[in-house]
Amino acid sequence: FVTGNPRKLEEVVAIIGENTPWKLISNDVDLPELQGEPDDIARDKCQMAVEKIKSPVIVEDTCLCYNALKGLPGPYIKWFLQKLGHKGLNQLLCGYDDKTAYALCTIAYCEGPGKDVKLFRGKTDGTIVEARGPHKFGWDPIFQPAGFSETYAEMETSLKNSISHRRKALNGLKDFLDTRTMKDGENTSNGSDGTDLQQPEKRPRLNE
Ligand SMILES: O=P(O)(O)OP(=O)(O)OP(=O)(O)OC[C@H]1O[C@@H](n2cnc3c(O)ncnc32)[C@H](O)[C@@H]1O
Ligand SMILES: [Mg+2]
Repeated sequence: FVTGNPRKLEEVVAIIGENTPWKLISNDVDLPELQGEPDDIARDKCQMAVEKIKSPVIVEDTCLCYNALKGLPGPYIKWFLQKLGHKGLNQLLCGYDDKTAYALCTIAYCEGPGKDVKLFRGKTDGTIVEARGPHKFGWDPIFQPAGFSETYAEMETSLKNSISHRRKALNGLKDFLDTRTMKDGENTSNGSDGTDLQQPEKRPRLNE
């Protein structure tokens, strides 16, 4: 799993848990990030990582998308957060009644150089609120998932990890890897663009 973000790694390890035949090795390779759409960013990041480390790679890219701003800041949330902070991220919505947003996790997986990149997406809807809860991970204090009265930051880690964008994307990856295991390494590529759009609600949860 190639990421420079220790919190992402913590969550992925917590979600995947012990009961998996897959051994996750973290690797903090410094990768430039493409500008553009989330799928392209994740795919490009994965291809670069595979070329560098020449082994199976998982990367992920996380977006925070405001509906009133047609999906922005989206993949640029890291820089918006860094420059504007939680307060500024709230103020961006001052002129809009619609405070809804969604967190989007795009996981890209590739088995090695020259192989297809598979994409798995997870989306959690919510609302942008004034910061509440510990400032431990990125924009968690200002994102309140739909159907909950707590922000991601106020939730127990286990609750966030059971409903998060990251969990839903990992469910898709896990199903894919499990199928591969069952087929004993056979190539399961469906011949499409290498994209699996998962349907989070219909999938069983990991570790349950
Ligand atoms: O090395 P990579 O994996 O790219 O790590 P990164 O920190 O650069 O991560 P992204 O490019 O995906 O940028 C996403 C931004 O959103 C933050 N973030 C990611 N997942 C989050 C989550 O579940 N809750 C809150 N903030 C999150 C993260 O700290 C970044 O500021
Ligand atoms: Mg990044």
